[in-house]
Amino acid sequence: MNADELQASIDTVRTEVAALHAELVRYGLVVWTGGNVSGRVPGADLFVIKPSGVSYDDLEPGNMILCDLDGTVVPGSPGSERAPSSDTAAHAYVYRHMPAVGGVVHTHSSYAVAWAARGEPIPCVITAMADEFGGPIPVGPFAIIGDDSIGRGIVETLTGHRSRAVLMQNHGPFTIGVNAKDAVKAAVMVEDVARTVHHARQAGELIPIPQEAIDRLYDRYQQVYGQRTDARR
Ligand SMILES: O=C(CO)[C@@H](O)[C@@H](O)COP(=O)(O)O
Repeated sequence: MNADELQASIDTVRTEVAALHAELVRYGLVVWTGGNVSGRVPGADLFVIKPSGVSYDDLEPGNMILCDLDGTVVPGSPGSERAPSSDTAAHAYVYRHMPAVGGVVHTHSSYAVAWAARGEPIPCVITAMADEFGGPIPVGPFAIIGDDSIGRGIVETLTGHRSRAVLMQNHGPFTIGVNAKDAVKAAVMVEDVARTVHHARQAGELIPIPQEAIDRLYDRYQQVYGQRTDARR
């Protein structure tokens, strides 16, 4: 990739990541400046993430932060005068250790955080979970922001796991995807199923879905649902 192609790729990811932050607001997954979205720059050891503590109303491609895979802001890049998201180290750790991941999202969506506060995995009792997550949504370890511990917890929990979402204990959901949009979808869907299963359990006993059925539902959804051009195909 030459310099012009790299710049075009960076600009495309900046535009996508900036626009995807609006989806977190649209689906009610964040309040104030909580949460964040990042996207890997294809073909480069770079990713784009939101600036820390900046209102969602003010996010735009030009103030997204371009970082290397160590989480270091690329000097002189547009937006580099601002501090990157406080979760940049976690996102960077995921990109370094999960090469197939193209996007990472974190939210504080209420129902998912409530399951995280109990340190309780969300059981796979609805077909929407089997479709999207291929089974239960796991819990990751309690980890305090500030070093690689959150990223390490995400990677250790999701590596080899079908789920694209992990509930970091006492904190909230982190999701991954083949690209940033795929990770945002997982963030939307984890809150949706967290809410549904919460209400179902309040009303009575949950009925587990047999593993064979979960496998069939997951395979169908991943291979058949949607269009052949979908990013996860
Ligand atoms: O959960 C946390 C901090 O613990 C952050 O994800 C959230 O508050 C958003 O922070 P940023 O604005 O991305 O720095």
